[in-house]
Amino acid sequence: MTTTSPFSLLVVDDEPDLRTLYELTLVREGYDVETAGSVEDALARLASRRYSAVITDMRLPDGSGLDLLRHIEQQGRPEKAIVITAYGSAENAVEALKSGAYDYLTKPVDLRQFRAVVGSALGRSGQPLPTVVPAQLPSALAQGLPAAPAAAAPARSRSGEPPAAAAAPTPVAPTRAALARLVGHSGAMQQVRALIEKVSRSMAPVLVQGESGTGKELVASAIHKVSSRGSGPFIAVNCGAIPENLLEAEFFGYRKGAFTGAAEDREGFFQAAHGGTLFLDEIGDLPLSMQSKLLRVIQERAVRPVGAVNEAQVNVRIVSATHKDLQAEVQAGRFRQDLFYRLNVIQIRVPPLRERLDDLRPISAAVLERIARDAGVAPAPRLSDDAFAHLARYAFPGNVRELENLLQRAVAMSGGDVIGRDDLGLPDAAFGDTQYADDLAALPPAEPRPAPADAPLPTDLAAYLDDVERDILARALERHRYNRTAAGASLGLSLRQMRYRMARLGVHAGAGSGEAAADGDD
Ligand SMILES: Nc1ncnc2c1ncn2[C@@H]1O[C@H](COP(=O)(O)OP(=O)(O)OP(=O)(O)O)[C@@H](O)[C@H]1O
Repeated sequence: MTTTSPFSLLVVDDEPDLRTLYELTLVREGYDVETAGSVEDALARLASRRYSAVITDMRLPDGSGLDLLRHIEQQGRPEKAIVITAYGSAENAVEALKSGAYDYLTKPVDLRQFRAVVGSALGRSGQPLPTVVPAQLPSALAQGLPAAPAAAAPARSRSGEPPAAAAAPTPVAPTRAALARLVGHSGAMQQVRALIEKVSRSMAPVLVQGESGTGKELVASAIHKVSSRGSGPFIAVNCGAIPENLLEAEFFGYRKGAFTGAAEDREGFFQAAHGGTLFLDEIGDLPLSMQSKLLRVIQERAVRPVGAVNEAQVNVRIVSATHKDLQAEVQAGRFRQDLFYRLNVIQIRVPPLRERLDDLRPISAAVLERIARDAGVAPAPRLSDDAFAHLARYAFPGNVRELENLLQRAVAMSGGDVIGRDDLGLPDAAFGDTQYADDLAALPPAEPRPAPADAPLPTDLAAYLDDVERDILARALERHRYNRTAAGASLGLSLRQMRYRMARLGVHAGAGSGEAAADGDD
């Protein structure tokens, strides 16, 4: 056997013909290959040297491929393991992934897939797909539908991530940094981080469960960054936000002329995520018709764009997330059992913030640091003891996202270095078991507003009020020639408060206003 390849593989199968087929296929790819016909034989070879990867049949005469997997795991060996299972035995595949396999293949083995999976395990993504930047679907344009998620998906990341572009993979981010973004040292968060590190070594699908705003997307993005595909694309898709009639074209792409308005070939989410990770958020919202198509792609690892004749192989790791109880959805007949089984190989539960109050202080501190940094202010404000105690009593139905919004507003209200209890703006009605509605009714009436009684009510009050505030700040700035100190003073705000509010609402000090000079008291 030559030793010119940087990759050495051990193939374990008791059928001599198959062994030879795998060996020849891999040698042709330029790998060094050794073979074994039994568990005992394989263990003897493993005892004498290291390999880049082990490819093993599940059923062996003196045991199972799982025995080899467990050996590799227990000894902390570096080999990636790929398991070949009988067709249709999803249980075996799931078992293999849970035992630490990098990936699995089903018999009869498709050799293209075989080469792709081995290449992926070794960090070589195989044949690159032709890269076409996802764009808005013509049908969506024609119907005046919201921007197609293919374009919106990477940009929708709310975790402060730079948008993941399919055409320009992001550089490898340090593993520690990805995990450190998940602030918190509660037992639950430590467990989440440990699980992320563990699952990042395999291709196993992960289902992230948790209430809205708990950090599921942050977890998915950390899984991606920590894994060997971290330098590939991370494509986040909100399954609930895509109109049903566009799902197939969005997920799998389409060919020119496939439907009215399809003026050119477009790739879908799967092609865009090739070599990286596809994050399927709100997977529980996917209609049943699309669930079966998704299952097929996951099993076949190939997609056929709408209007195309041939399928294209894709190498994509799936991480999905839901705030729903998917098991209950399965029981109610709204979610396919087989898809659930495929997606739920490894589950990571992100608990609600109220169940890990130990994390409240460090997350608040991290959020305040970020707010101050964005506003160009130092030092970052901190919570008074009283304010923190008040916050700790709150239930945070919107979890970390709500905490972020609350602190943004509190900083803008306080304007000083210390955020007091009143700056939090949490009405007493928001606490305890009291009937929220009754308590609100008991509050003194708000000051009359000059809005006409028949004016339509806003559907998003927070966004509406932000718009009002943005408009007032912009007008005050204009009136005071973009001097923030003067504009702020005219509204009863300190310069610091003004800066926070402007940063939060994205209001700029005006082109060429020479803002630093204008606010000499900064
Ligand atoms: N542990 C944490 N440390 C720091 N920031 C966090 C943490 N968890 C969540 N966040 C922040 O909270 C916000 C919401 O997180 P994320 O979008 O990941 O939640 P989600 O569970 O995916 O929400 P949804 O269910 O609504 O999609 C983001 O800005 C994220 O950066």
